[in-house]
Amino acid sequence: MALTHNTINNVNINRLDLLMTPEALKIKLPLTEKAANTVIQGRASIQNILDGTDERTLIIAGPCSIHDLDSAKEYAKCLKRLHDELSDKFFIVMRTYFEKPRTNVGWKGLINDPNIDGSNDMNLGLTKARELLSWIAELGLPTATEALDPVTPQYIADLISWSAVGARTTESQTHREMASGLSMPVGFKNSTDGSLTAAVNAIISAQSPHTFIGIDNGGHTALLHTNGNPYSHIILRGGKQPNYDADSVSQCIADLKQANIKPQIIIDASHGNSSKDFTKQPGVARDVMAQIKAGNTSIKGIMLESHLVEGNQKLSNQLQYGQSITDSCIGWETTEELLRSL
Ligand SMILES: O=C[C@H](O)[C@H](O)COP(=O)(O)O
Ligand SMILES: C=C(OP(=O)(O)O)C(=O)O
Repeated sequence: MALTHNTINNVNINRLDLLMTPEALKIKLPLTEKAANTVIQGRASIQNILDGTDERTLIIAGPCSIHDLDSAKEYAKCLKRLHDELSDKFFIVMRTYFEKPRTNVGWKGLINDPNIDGSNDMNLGLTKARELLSWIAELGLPTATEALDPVTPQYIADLISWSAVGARTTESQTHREMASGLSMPVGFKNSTDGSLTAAVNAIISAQSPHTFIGIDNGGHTALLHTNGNPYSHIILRGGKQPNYDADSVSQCIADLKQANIKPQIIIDASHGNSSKDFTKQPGVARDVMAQIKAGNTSIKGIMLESHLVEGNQKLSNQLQYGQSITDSCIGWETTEELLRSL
C-alpha cells in the first residue's frame, strides 16, 4: 500500500478550518476606554481583596454557562444594580462562562458551539463571547470566566477581571502554564473528588515562571515566557462531600500554610458544595458569610451559579429564556434576596 498523507498523518483529523486571529477579532471589536477601565479597576479591586487591603467580600455570580446573549445582558443589568448598591460590603463580578469542561461528552459552551447544534462555529463563538464581554464591561460590571482552552485567552482575556481553572484541569501542566501568564487573578478549583493536593500544587506552579508554546496576537505559533501569576489562589468547590464548613476551611488554610502559600480562599456554593442541588446554594453562602463575620479573613469570596430563571433545562428547539442549559442555578429573585440578606 502506498503511503499517503491520510495513512501516516492526521489520521483522525476529519477537517481543518482556519480560525481568525486574535488581532482580527480585536480590530472588529476593540477594547474601548470605558471597558478597559472596568477591567483595570476590577482586577485591582480583586487583587486588593486577595491581599486583604480591601475588606469587602468578592461575589462571583452568574449563569453556569452563557448560551444566549440577550438573557446574559438582562442578567448583567440586574447584577450591575446590585454591584452598585452593595458596593460598601461586596465587590460583585459576573460569571460569564463560555467554555464548559464535560465529565464525558456534552455541549462545550458558547465559544465551541454558539449555534448549539454541533456545527462548532468557533469564529462566531469567539465573536459572540467578545461582543458580550465588551457590552458588560461598557456597562461597568467586571467579569469572571473559566480559562479552559489555552489559546482562547488571546481572544478575550483583555476583557476579563478574574479567571478560574476548573476541577477537571487543575492538575494539568498546560493549564498551570497558561495561568502563570494570565493578566488577572486565577483561582484553581479543588479536584472533583474533593482533594486539595492538585490545587495546592497548581498554585505553586502557576506562581512560577514557565516557557511553553502558544500563539501571539497575530495568530503565529510562539514561545511564551511567563513571569508567574502572584494572584493564583484556591477555590473550594466540594467533592464527594462539601468543603465549605469551618473545619474544612481550617484544613485548607493549614494545607496552604504548609506549602508556603498565602491563605486566600474563594468558596463555590455550587457543584460539590451543594451536591449539585441549586436550592442548597443560599444555605452554603450564608454559612460562609457567617464564617467571614466571625473573623475568618482567609475567605475572600463566594461564587454562586445564578440565572434569571431557577433550575436548568435539557437542550431542545424551544429553550426557556433565561434558564441554564448546563448546571442548575438559583433564580434572580433568590439571588437578589440572598445578596441583600448577606
Ligand atoms: O459546571 C459545570 C459542570 O458541572 C461541568 O461542566 C461538568 O458537567 P457534566 O458533568 O454535566 O459534563
Ligand atoms: C465547571 C465548573 O466547576 P468545576 O470545575 O468545579 O466542576 C464551573 O464552575 O462551571
